[in-house]
Amino acid sequence: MKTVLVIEDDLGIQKQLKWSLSDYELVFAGDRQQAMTHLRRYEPSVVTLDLGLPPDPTNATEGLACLSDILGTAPDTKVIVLTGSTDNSHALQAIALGAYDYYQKPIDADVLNIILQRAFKLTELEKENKALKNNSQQQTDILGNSEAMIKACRVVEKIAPTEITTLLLGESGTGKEVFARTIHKQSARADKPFIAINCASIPENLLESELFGYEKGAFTGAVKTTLGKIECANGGTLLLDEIGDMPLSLQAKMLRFLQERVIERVGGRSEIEVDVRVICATHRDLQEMVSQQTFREDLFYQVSEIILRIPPLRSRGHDIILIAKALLQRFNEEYHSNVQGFSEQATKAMLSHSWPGNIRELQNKVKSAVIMAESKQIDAEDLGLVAPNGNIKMQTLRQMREDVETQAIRQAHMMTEGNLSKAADLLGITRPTLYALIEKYKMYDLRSTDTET
Ligand SMILES: Nc1ncnc2c1ncn2[C@@H]1O[C@H](COP(=O)(O)OP(=O)(O)OP(=O)(O)O)[C@@H](O)[C@H]1O
Repeated sequence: MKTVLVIEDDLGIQKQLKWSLSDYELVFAGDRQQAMTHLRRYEPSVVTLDLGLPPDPTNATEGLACLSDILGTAPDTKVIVLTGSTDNSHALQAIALGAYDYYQKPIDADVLNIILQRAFKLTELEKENKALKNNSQQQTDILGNSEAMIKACRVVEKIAPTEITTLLLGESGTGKEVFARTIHKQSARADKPFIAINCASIPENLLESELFGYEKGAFTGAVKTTLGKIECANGGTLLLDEIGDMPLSLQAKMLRFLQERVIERVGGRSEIEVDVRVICATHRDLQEMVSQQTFREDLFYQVSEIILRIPPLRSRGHDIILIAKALLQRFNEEYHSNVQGFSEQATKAMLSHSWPGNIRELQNKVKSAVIMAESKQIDAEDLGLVAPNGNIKMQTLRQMREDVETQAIRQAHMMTEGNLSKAADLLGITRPTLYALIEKYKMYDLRSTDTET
């Protein structure tokens, strides 16, 4: 049985929770000190925390301090904050400090159980992720669970095992190289080289020899035969980054390589066969370049057997915060600092910023904030951002919960071939609760296809 630490001083609510969360082993703590003792002893992955703790249960100070202590000791713990109906600002403060979610009393057993299940599921996924990360030398993780990213990752899963030439389109800093590495890692070529070359950063007159290699004596300074990037990638994957910046003069030679998978080194006379999977990336509008005749049309079709559009960071919703937290952890380790989270203002500011430099910009901002931070929390100012007015975060959280619930219901409905009793079982809720959720989210199509009725 999974253990949940319940930090709650009200005996009545303790009892109610015991009854509602009967699938879990509950360990109760009535104050901060006891909570920390139990945290160390039971190491629970999930904790519920009432913010109004003694000595002053009418105030959230002790609850928030308890939250900071928990996350300082065991940062991966999923803390679900239980709040009264009037203290939303405290709930938001708790989320900004690193709480996983919040739940407004009065207690509805089914809803609370779903939140707990999701928290445990996330812990499992994080553990798996950590194990995978430890096994791989390169950081190829694509962080994010927004709809846009889930869609993009599904495409990656489908194309990775094939040999199809893929064109990755996306603004600068969106993670095109990360996606290319992931495609390589998920392919049969994973244990062969992954070679990336940035066509924009190499002077035009050197790009040909960089790509195709050269024979000894091919030009002044060519003192020995040297392999190009294409040959170095033999057996593996080649990323032609910024393909839109490839000079027209080289595009014909590139087309021949892509069509026939043979190359000729500069100054060489023989054809060399190469077995390379090619991925291209660019932030440019290649179709527009084709119409302006700065990019060959035949090359465009050759490199774009499949086009994967990588969404800009601003359209990834809460992924911004997820990635920011992962970066914070990374920079904390790198700079031996102990910054614990982002303030509510910082979170709001990040969610409303347009991120023209995408993840690279986020990386730079979090890095400098970690280095410069004077308190345990990063504020909007530390990030060089301005916090907007209004309550963007609240709305988005609610929207997130709605999205997750509707997705889970649809998935269960599909897996049980429309049998709502079985779907309810799968979701760990009762059939009436499932009906109520279907009603709430107006998913009437599911009700009409119930195979039991
Ligand atoms: N989903 C993600 N989660 C975490 N980090 C990411 C993610 N995507 C990208 N990054 C990080 O963001 C930085 C920029 O990514 P990358 O170089 O792949 O972008 P790019 O689109 O190829 O940029 P450019 O067009 O400027 O070459 C890298 O340090 C990368 O590790």
